[in-house]
Amino acid sequence: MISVTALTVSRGERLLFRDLSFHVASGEAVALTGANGAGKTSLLRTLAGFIRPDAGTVTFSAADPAEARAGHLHWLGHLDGLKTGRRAREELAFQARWAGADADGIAAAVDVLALEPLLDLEVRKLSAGQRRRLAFARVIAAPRPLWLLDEPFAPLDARWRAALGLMMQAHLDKGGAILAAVHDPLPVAARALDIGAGR
Ligand SMILES: Nc1ncnc2c1ncn2[C@@H]1O[C@H](COP(=O)(O)OP(=O)(O)OP(=O)(O)O)[C@@H](O)[C@H]1O
Repeated sequence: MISVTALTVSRGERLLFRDLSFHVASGEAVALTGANGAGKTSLLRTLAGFIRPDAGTVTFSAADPAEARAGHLHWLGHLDGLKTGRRAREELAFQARWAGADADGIAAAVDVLALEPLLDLEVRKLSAGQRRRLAFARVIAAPRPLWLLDEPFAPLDARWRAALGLMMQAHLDKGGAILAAVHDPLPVAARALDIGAGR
C-alpha cells in the first residue's frame, strides 16, 4: 500500500529522522507514536506530499504511480483544514466533491457521521468534535485505500471514538490501510511505529 525507504526529513535546522524505512500493507493499521515534537505530523505530511524529504523515497502500490497521491490516499490533519466561514453543508460538498465523491457518497457520509443536524451551521460554530466529524466525512464519502490520520481521536467523545474505531475496522476489512499518529492506543489491532523521543 505504501513503502517508505531511507527517508530523512528536517524542519528548519532540525533533523527529525534519518533513514526511516517501513511498509504498510493492505488491511494493516500502523500506530505512529513518539513524543511531542518527534516528527509524527511531519512524517505524515511528507507521505501526503506536502513536505519534500531531504532523502529517501515514498512509493504507493497504486495502478498509476503518477496519480498515486491524488487518488490513493486521504490526509486528515489535526487542524481539520476546514473553511470556518462556510456552512457545514457547503464545506462538506466542496471537500467531498474535490476528493471525488458523488451525491450518494456524501449522503452516506452524512448518515454515518450523523451530520444532518449540523449542516446549516457555519463551520466556526461547530465544536471541535463536530468539526472533526465534518472533516472526516470526505474520507467516508470518497473511498480511498490509504488513510493518513493525525491524532484523529483527540477531540472526539467516547461515542465517536468507538464509532471511528468501527469505521477504521470496516476500512481495514475491505483491504484498506491506515497510518495514524496517536498518543493513545488505536481501537483496532495495529503495529506500532515509534519515531522517537522528540525534544
Ligand atoms: N514549518 C515548520 N518549520 C520549522 N520547524 C517545524 C515546522 N513544523 C514543525 N516544525 C518542527 O518540527 C518538529 C516536529 O514537529 P511535528 O509537528 O512533526 O511533531 P509531532 O511528533 O507531530 O508532535 P506532537 O505530538 O506535539 O503533535 C518540531 O520541533 C517542530 O517545531
